[in-house]
Amino acid sequence: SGSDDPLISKYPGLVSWFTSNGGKIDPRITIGYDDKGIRGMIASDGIPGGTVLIDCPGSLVVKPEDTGNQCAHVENIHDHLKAGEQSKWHTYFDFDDSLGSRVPSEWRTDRRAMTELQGLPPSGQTHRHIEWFRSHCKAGQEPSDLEIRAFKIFLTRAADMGLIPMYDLMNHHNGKINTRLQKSDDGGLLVIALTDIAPNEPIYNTYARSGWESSVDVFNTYGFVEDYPQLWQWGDAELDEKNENDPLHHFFRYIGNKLNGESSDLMTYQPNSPKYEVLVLSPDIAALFPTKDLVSILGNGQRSMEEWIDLIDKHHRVLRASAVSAMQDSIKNLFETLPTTIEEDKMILASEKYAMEKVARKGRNDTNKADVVQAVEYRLAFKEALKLAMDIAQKGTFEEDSDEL
Ligand SMILES: C[S@@+](CC[C@H](N)C(=O)[O-])C[C@H]1O[C@@H](n2cnc3c(N)ncnc32)[C@H](O)[C@@H]1O
Repeated sequence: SGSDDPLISKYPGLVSWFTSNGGKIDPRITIGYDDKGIRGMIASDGIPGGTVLIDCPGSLVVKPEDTGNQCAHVENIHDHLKAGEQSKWHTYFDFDDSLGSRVPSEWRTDRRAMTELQGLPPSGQTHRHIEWFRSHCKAGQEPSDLEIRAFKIFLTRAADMGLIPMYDLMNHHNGKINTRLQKSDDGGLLVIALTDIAPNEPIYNTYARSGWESSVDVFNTYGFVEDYPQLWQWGDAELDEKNENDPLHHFFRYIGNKLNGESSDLMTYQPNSPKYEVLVLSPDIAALFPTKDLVSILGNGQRSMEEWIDLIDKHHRVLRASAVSAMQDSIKNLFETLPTTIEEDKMILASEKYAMEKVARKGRNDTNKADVVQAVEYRLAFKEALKLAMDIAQKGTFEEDSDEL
């Protein structure tokens, strides 16, 4: 940081632009780096819960005429980038730092990062977003560098409504989420403090609400491994087959769910997804096969560890032992396919980081090296979640049942 860092020092100019165009932002908000070196919004002073932090009018939202067309959003961003100082949003785009981070869509397909996922999800899906852009928006044509930049801004910063200045300076944290959103009548957005915010506390948004997106999705779209709570999902051929044979198969992981004749009235417990799934709260607390109900708080509020432990105990009491053992088998098989262990990954990660930093000290940013570090960091977090799920499956007591699932 420091006054010569344009990623920080240009913030007051952005505030002037925003407020002179009808926006409002609380003066106790500033921009800084967190303990991982990620730029984002921080409270410079205490802010009481309920405070309107940001009021972005509809007239400042960057959006095309046809707001339902995602390609039109990217094209519109591209037009503004191209217009440079002629664009009303020039000051806003000038503060953008999306080129400073990497997402899997940017990985070179002939380089190591691809194989460093070791087949774990999102393997095979890493370039899904850029492929969508190329095939859907560009009719298969190679996009220009400026179009790729517009696409990346859209991918990593846009809300449903479009790009919302100031709002998109908030980082993601589902454990420490301290804001909520409210659409305003003029097509704009209000960001409101959900809790009291302490001085120097980051101001967080969510990119993965109510369990709709997993930590796999967050990584594939934004390129980072989210902090706890994490939601990990995976599948295998056996699960695919079960789901194919019976689309309601995953509902019967829970005791108490019964089909009532033709209807499914007695489906008390709704699985968050048909996949194998683990919700990780800490290095030793996790819920196997969470329900929609259990994950509904993600991105919408905070829950203490005591409350989580209590809810997870109750949750595991309605899980069938046969579902848990199916997950155990899947993890065991998965670990057998993985070429490196957790311990090895920790050492590989340290040496890859060292190699990357050595090059960086010479003033060169090697993106391929950075992508490898990103991939190894991610697979390590995934394996730790799988190992924890295995431990919980072995130690916990679940509802014994006679029916095989
Ligand atoms: C909407 S922007 C958030 C603000 C951005 N950091 C900035 O300074 O302009 C989204 C990007 O911020 C970064 N980011 C957000 N939350 C993060 C987190 N919890 N950990 C690491 N990077 C994060 C990622 O690069 C992501 O693509």
